[in-house]
Amino acid sequence: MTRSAITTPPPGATLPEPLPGAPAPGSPLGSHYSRCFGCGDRHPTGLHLSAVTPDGVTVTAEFTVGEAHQGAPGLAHGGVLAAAMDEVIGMSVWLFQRPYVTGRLETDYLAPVPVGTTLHLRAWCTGMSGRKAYLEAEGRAGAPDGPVAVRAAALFIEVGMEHFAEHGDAQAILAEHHEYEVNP
Ligand SMILES: CCCCCCCCCCCCCCCC(=O)SCCNC(=O)CCNC(=O)[C@H](O)C(C)(C)COP(=O)(O)OP(=O)(O)OC[C@H]1O[C@@H](n2cnc3c(N)ncnc32)[C@H](O)[C@@H]1OP(=O)(O)O
Repeated sequence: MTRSAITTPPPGATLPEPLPGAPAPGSPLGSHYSRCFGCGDRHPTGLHLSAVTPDGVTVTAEFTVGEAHQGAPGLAHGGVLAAAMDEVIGMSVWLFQRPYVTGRLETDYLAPVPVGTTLHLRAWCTGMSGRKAYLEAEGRAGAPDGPVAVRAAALFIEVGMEHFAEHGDAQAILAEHHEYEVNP
């Protein structure tokens, strides 16, 4: 991955450990919002990612490129692939049980991805420092050990739940996240 200095952990960054209450290995993580383009099951043309964690700190998911995801005829749109990277990284940082948002996302496209291809996605954290989490992801075509078609590196920034309440739809959060106090 040709990541920049911005997405490279600084000296002293720490690696996350599985938190108490982390999902059991192999259990589905679920969607954070039913209408999310990345993981929502109520999104008509979304990516419908369903993720699992093998170890409490990394995440794997599958995404099958559909008709709605084309850029060139028959090929996945690069922005859609970037969205898949963003989502799987977002799912992995969700394991830390604090809300984060994408600050920066860098993507390398290594091979075209035809419609009908299943991308096997994996995301992992390379370091944490204060409010910043440094993460990477890859998408392999056809199988978990298939050729890497897309790679990403990202900087995610921790925010409070009020971030979503102030800038987004607080009622929608309350409807799906009874565990959160959105206006603490
Ligand atoms: C029902 C719903 C429930 C919701 C439950 C939770 C949902 C869980 C999500 C799951 C997965 C979602 C899907 C994937 C995740 C998205 O796609 S999130 C959507 C896309 N991202 C956004 O909308 C973020 C927009 N940006 C912002 O809101 C603000 O810029 C930020 C990122 C919160 C930072 O603002 P801030 O809090 O005022 O902090 P600020 O002091 O500016 O920055 C903090 C530090 O980060 C650095 N930084 C910030 N941005 C950058 C950048 N772009 N480049 C480099 N450095 C940066 C700053 O330089 C600063 O560094 P230090 O000075 O501390 O060294």
